[in-house]
Amino acid sequence: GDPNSIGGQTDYTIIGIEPGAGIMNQSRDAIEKYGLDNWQLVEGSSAAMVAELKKAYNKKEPIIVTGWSPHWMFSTYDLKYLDDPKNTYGGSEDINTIVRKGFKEDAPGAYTILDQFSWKTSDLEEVMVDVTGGMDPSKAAEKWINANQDKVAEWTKGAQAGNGESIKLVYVAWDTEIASTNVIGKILEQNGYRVTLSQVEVGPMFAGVANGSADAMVSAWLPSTHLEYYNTYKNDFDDLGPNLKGTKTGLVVPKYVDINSIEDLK
Ligand SMILES: C[SH](C)CC(=O)O
Repeated sequence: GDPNSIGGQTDYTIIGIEPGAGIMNQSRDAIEKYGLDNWQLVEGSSAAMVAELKKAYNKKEPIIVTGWSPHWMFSTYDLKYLDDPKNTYGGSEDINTIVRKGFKEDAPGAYTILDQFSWKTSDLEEVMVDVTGGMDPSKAAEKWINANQDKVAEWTKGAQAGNGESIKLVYVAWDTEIASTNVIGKILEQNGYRVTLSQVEVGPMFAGVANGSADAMVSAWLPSTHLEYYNTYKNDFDDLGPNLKGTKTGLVVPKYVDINSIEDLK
């Protein structure tokens, strides 16, 4: 193709994350729906994707990544989403809290806290920025909790204290979920539970809560990004609804890249 086109400048590659992520299904769908025949979606990880973004951005080179909000990269770099007229990324979404069957009976206090857990994208971004700035996620969680006792009090209101019951939270190493799982895990600890955080891939995250080997997760991107995983397991767990509203996934480019829609990749 034309070496000066966006495809020519990026070797017709979109930098993705790990293959099982919902955003990768959406991106494979977009490549097909927009007829981006000679484009390829590069699989890797969240960490590798942001490393590629940093490298290109520092050299003001064009790059297209699979991106999502909230994410610290939007406060670090001047980025924009490509318009998605065919709505392959599903527009605004929520992140839901999901617990295993029987959790309410086994750990009523923890169930109440997880059910009442609800915060804003700005809250989550504060924790993410500290983590990406090098702070240990558990320390960043503690810092946020100490600075937001009013919000935490809303989540723990009416929750009976645990007496050392163990709780296993599963999450995927996306910047958003590292932050949110450390915050809620720390709060459960402070309320008398023995909490372990287990980092897994997205399939095992849903399967673990569904088969009861994990107790809960606060990482279900719905109704679009994780729809397939949700539909596979939804009869085997309890969906407590959103803990965060107004998230988004899509293709993201630095603002210095002069295209504005996925259509422009053709
Ligand atoms: C990368 S988003 C946080 C979630 C997903 O794509 O599965």
